[in-house]
Amino acid sequence: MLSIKNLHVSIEDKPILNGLNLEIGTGEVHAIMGPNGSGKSTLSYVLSGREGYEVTEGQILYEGEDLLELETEERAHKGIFLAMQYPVELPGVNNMVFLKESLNAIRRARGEEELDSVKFMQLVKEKAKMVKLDEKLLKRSVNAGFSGGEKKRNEILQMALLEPKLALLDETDSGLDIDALRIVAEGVNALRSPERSVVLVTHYQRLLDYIQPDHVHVLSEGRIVRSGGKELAHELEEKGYSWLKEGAAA
Ligand SMILES: Nc1ncnc2c1ncn2[C@@H]1O[C@H](COP(=O)(O)OP(=O)(O)OP(=O)(O)O)[C@@H](O)[C@H]1O
Repeated sequence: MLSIKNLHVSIEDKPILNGLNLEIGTGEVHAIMGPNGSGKSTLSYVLSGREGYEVTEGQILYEGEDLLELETEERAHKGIFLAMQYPVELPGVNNMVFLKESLNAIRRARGEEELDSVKFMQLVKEKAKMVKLDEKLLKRSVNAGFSGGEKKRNEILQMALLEPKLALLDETDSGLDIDALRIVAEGVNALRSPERSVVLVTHYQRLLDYIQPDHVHVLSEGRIVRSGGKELAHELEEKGYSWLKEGAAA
């Protein structure tokens, strides 16, 4: 469903991704680990279509289509979703209204009927219960004054409502207490299906105790330097990242 070939990306003329290759099949869960500053968030942003990232070389195919030709909104309409590392606060924008508008925009794009307020309320309450998000947070402005964990749960609530085909979760587990981690993992596991793919950016193998990845990759200096199964995450937890560079040099 996603094929990234020789991707080079710069920000303000500074190369960040340097020949990244990654293939993600439909229904697969891929974990991306790697040192700080290696380009993990950059990859998530480039895939979701954030402005300011210049693709200088390479190709990204999403469901056979040239992803780089699609506007950010079109990508969302076609099922790409990003749960951000630092969810943005939107003071003055009611969370419930935001979620309803987002869902209905996606439904329109899919050729489905919009949900009216009653149906939406039923659905959002059901999903909020699933991710154990206090309903009071639905009545507040999006993420404004939310705790770190509440913001992450709100991202997972959005994901659960929008049911994306390709979910990109950028360090959704960081800053979560152990119960919240489990809830986030349940949200991701509930979304798992043969039609959906998930990319999890994480620093901690503990998330992978709850979400079993099909593949684990290490991103270093803007490219994937090692791929493997879940055991690779355990190895990284034990040994850190330097052995990969030593191994590469040997
Ligand atoms: N807007 C920007 N302007 C200049 N440099 C940037 C910008 N955004 C990111 N970078 C740089 O790009 C590199 C990769 O950043 P990125 O956030 O993708 O790394 P990461 O692997 O997600 O790191 P972390 O694990 O710390 O979250 C870093 O050196 C960062 O300073």
